[in-house]
Amino acid sequence: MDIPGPEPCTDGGAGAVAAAGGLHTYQLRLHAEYGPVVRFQLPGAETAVSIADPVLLEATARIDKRPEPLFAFLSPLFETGNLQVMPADEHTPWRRLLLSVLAGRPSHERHFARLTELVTALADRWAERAGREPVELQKDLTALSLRMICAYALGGDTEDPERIVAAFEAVLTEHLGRLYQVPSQDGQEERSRRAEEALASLRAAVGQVVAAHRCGSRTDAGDLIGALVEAGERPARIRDTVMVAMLAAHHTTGVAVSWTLHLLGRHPRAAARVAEELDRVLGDRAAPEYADLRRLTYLDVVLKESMRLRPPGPYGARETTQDLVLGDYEIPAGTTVFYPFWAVHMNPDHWPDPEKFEPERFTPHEVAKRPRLAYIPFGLGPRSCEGAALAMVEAALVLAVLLKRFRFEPVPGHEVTPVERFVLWAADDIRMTVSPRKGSSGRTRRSP
Ligand code: HEM
Repeated sequence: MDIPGPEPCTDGGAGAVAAAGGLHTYQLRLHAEYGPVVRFQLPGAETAVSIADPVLLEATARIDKRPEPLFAFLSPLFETGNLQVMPADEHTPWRRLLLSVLAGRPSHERHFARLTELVTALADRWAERAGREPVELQKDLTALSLRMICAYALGGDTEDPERIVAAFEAVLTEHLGRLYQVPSQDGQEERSRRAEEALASLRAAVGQVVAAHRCGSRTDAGDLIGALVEAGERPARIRDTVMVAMLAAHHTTGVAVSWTLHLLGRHPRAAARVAEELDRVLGDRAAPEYADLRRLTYLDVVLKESMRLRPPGPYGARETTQDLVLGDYEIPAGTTVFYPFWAVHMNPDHWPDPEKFEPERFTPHEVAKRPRLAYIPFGLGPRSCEGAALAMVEAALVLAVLLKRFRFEPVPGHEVTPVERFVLWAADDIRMTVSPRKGSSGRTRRSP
């Protein structure tokens, strides 16, 4: 059977996406009209097949290839080729290595104290503004997650982590600024020059850390760089891996926490329940220990529901390497498969009243009723997010510290509008007022 979809247009599909108000609303519309499998023009990929049904997605879950043209915009950032699209035989061992660090509990536990220091420093800065002026969640929380991934990837005793943070921020401003045509007073040539300089400076800074590991002065395999050095990876590939980890980690985790605080601000009963749980589990401590996170079960379901409604990475893509059967349809090898993660999270067959914020959807009993792939904020299959477990630890830690200490309230009249960029961003940031919670000391009692 032919896969249904709209008639192609001469503009490659860009007009239809713009007219719908973005790719997500376009996907919702397409799937409502044509069903769970839709053929459409995806700007940058000619024709793609979008799948919004979690059961049908299973047929694609072993595909180990991304379509190169869709990820080409990241290529200039890498020295050894774009890691997002590396071939499966190279990708599999690389993924295993990343998972051995990023998904490992011992490694999370080892970095936990440093991550706690970083979020406490942000909370201290916000405390000074409490009740006076709103804070900008997205700006401050993405900056925090960049510092966190730097600490994690490079190790705690990096001489000058701020230099690496600053160099990476410059790379993003210049490269992504050009990509999204963010207005600048400077000409194209000047921007390209600055982008190249920023990239060279970042590579040099990361290169110094790699060199320190290689000459034996630093050998901890619990840090990403340490593990890569120990596995014998070449320096350029290590620099590229740090780059991809920073790219993948920092905006995503920062916006996940921002959207969660935003949604809690609009659901005071859920916010009160989180606060009650934090008081019960932490007592008078201002920050959790690693082992406490498992006991923060309501915070966990709030975070999951927030990432359902506002998935930080709203889409993914694959290229089929063999013919596939998807229910009544067949798709040939070489087809671009589009993953509308966000639309999957809004599929009313599995999420009744999908727009409603309802953390109870994630109790184990409710989860067991749904197909496995109904909830995929970290993607699926062999190219899914290697940082998923770390991201959940970081996000829970940040939320626990901030919500133990502060009450967050929306700023009257400030509109929060999602926009689809590299991640699911809020157009004009998310501004909220913070005020100290009664009885919160604001001081972190450190582990012995
Ligand atoms: C809440 C935070 C995060 C979210 C929602 C998120 C989501 C995603 C998504 C949707 C993908 C694409 C998956 C696919 O195509 O199926 C991805 C890829 C990736 N993420 Fe994350 N991510 C987060 C945090 C992190 C962190 C902390 C790291 C740590 C380094 C990380 C590292 C990666 C890497 C390396 C990839 C590329 C996967 C590959 O090609 O093998 N992410 N992430």
